[in-house]
Amino acid sequence: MNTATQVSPTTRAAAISASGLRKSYGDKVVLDGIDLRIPEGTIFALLGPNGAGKTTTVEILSTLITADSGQARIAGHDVTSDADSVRRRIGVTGQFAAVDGLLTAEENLLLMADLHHLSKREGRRRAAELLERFELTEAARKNVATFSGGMRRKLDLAMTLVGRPRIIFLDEPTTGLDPRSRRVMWELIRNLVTDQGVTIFLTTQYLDEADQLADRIAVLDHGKLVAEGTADELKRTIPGGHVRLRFADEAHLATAAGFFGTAARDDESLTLRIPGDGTLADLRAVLDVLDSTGIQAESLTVHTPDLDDVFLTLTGRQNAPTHPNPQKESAR
Ligand SMILES: Nc1ncnc2c1ncn2[C@@H]1O[C@H](COP(=O)(O)OP(=O)(O)OP(=O)(O)O)[C@@H](O)[C@H]1O
Repeated sequence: MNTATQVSPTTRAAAISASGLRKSYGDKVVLDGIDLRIPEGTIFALLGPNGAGKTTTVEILSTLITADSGQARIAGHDVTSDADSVRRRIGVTGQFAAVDGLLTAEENLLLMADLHHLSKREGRRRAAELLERFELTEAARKNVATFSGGMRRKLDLAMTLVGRPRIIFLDEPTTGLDPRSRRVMWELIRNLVTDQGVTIFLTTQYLDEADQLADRIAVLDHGKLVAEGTADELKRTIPGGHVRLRFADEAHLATAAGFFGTAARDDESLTLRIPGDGTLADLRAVLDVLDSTGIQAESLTVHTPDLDDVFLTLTGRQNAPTHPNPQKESAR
């Protein structure tokens, strides 16, 4: 049963909360007052350019380092004063797979089961179950050194799940994977939330990853959260939306241009670009003008800003490639 979809996210208890988190290294302020509230059973994506402080945030929330000031709670437990309780409830999958290349997939999982004090029998059962769920059964007895990047990432996530964490931190889980392997990872991540109601805190440089997976997205830049919301909310906060009308000939284009005062006209493509916010009301207003004036348009397309536009506007920087370099797939 999927309890996650039965309660509205806003009324669910917070799995992760933070207020006023600050961290500096020497003179360099890395986090400059971070506030977060992430409801149970949701996926949260922290998006930001290189060096924005994403990993530092994960390190503080997962008790690896301490903040200089501010507070954070994981499942109600303070990350500083109650770090052991926090560690028992979380799983962390890092940017670089923590698997041991000299062991087989099964041995890696059994090692993890030992670390979690599972009995031999329970450990073997859990390893078999995870290998099957992650479609690694056939490769279970092979050395991980022979695995592709996608298989290593899957195994890394499987190892995190041995301890049945309720809250999972995924630091750039698909960096370096080819598009197909990324989709497989996305599906596995989604299933964790829908089937088991776990909470996922994800960092990523890939806007499409945040768009695909996250219930809510926050954009981190220079140690501050510069925006937070659903993908759609973020897209609506910035300009760039428009309706594009294409006409059969210049005469129609010229007539229409007279009625849409703010539109940008392109004689070559016979189009008018009418700025707006991409909402239904916006579209209706354009259709009303066409109806009332009797102007015929050949085609109409609605453009809403994508997360790339949001990222660029908020951080003033072009994002890292939206699609990772497939050549890294075979990186060991
Ligand atoms: N142990 C440390 N000592 C000194 N500076 C550090 C340390 N850890 C991180 N930093 C600095 O803090 C800043 C933020 O680093 P962080 O790794 O959190 O960024 P990030 O957003 O995860 O970036 P990336 O996407 O490149 O992983 C960087 O300028 C980094 O050089």
